[in-house]
Amino acid sequence: MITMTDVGKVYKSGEVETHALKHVNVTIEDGEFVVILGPSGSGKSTLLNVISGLDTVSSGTIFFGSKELTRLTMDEMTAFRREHLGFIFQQYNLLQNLTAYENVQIGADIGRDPFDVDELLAKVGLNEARNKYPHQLSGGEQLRVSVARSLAKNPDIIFCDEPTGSLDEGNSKKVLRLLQELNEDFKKTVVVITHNIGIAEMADKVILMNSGEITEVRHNAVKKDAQDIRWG
Ligand SMILES: Nc1ncnc2c1ncn2[C@@H]1O[C@H](COP(=O)(O)OP(=O)(O)OP(=O)(O)O)[C@@H](O)[C@H]1O
Repeated sequence: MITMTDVGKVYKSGEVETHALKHVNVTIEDGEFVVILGPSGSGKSTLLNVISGLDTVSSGTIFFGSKELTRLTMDEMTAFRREHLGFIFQQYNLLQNLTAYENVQIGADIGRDPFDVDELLAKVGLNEARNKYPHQLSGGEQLRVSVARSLAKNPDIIFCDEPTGSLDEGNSKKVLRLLQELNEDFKKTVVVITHNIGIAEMADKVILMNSGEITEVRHNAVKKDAQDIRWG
């Protein structure tokens, strides 16, 4: 479980102070599917960055179980991130001189108990494309390689910042379906940041943000399948 207590984040650039997070109190339970929704500039990426230790808090505490992340050194945080956290970003950052298979293998190599690469490629529908290089793949296929690479090390928590960004509805729903399977079949905690209100219908918990504050936390009594959510 992740527990954030009274977390604040202030960015200072010259004379200007931006209060990107203000008094944030929230918990994310193990195995939960969480969607963070909010307008541009409301603090969603900042929240993800401080939970995952990519950035530091200005005040407050963050715990992962009984471990206080806000007390770890940079090296300790890097080790923690490598072992427990997976990220899916809009930029695919694939290595251009490696095949789809080899890109995913790199992800598996850093895990203690990694997934089988062949199984993962089959799951994301990339069996046929396994020996292709990134420039030979469509945008949707590249995203699926990057998703498979993030998952290969078998992280406890998967963070996704606009995972479906530039994809069409069909490919987006494939990626969302995969996240749903990881959540349901492998009991992974999934945290998704998005502007797409439809994705909130898949969540256990929806966190709404505005101007650096959590304005509402909503629980869905019924979760929808990725295929059935409203789109756009
Ligand atoms: N490195 C930084 N330095 C200064 N200000 C920053 C920095 N990063 C973010 N901010 C500011 O903090 C606030 C929250 O930004 P954040 O990126 O968390 O919003 P967001 O909800 O993720 O937006 P979007 O949906 O557009 O990605 C914004 O006002 C932004 O300008």
